[in-house]
Amino acid sequence: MTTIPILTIGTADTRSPFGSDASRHGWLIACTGKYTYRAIVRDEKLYPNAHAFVPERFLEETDDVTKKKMDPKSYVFGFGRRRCPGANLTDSSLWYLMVCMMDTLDISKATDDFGNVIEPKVDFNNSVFRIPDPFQVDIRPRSEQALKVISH
Ligand code: HEM
Repeated sequence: MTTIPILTIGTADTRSPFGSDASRHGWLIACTGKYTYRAIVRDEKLYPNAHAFVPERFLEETDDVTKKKMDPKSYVFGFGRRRCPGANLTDSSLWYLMVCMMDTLDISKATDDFGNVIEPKVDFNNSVFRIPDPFQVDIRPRSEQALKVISH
């Protein structure tokens, strides 16, 4: 029987249609991603309190080996010959998008009609992609110049 490894990186929860190995027309479809990737990104030894959003953890001084292990780019794009060929494109595109947003936009929590800050309720219910449910946020151009730049 031929085996096809299926990486369900975006569907790392129990609702994945590839939640377990399956057999179709003599092919074994092995579900490997769900467990391996989830285990790596939530490794409490590398990332204490792994479920919490603590980006500062990546700024802490540590030895080179641990630093490399902690770097998501060491594993989120796969390994070896089948490593994602879009890794550099993704990396550059995300960097470009983030610096452009930081340069031109003021992003803060939304306020209600009385000026009270609305604490965002951030839930993740999309079973395919790790994107939050819609929530209110205040996004404004940083300046007149920034407005001109983003309007074109
Ligand atoms: C956040 C963005 C991305 C992530 C996390 C990601 C992740 C991955 C992973 C985990 C694999 C499987 C590697 C393996 O089998 O070991 C893969 C394969 C692949 N990715 Fe991506 N990828 C991303 C973006 C892209 C982009 C932008 C492109 C194209 C422009 C792309 C094209 C491919 C292709 C063609 C393969 C198959 C490579 C092969 O089987 O030889 N990916 N990607």
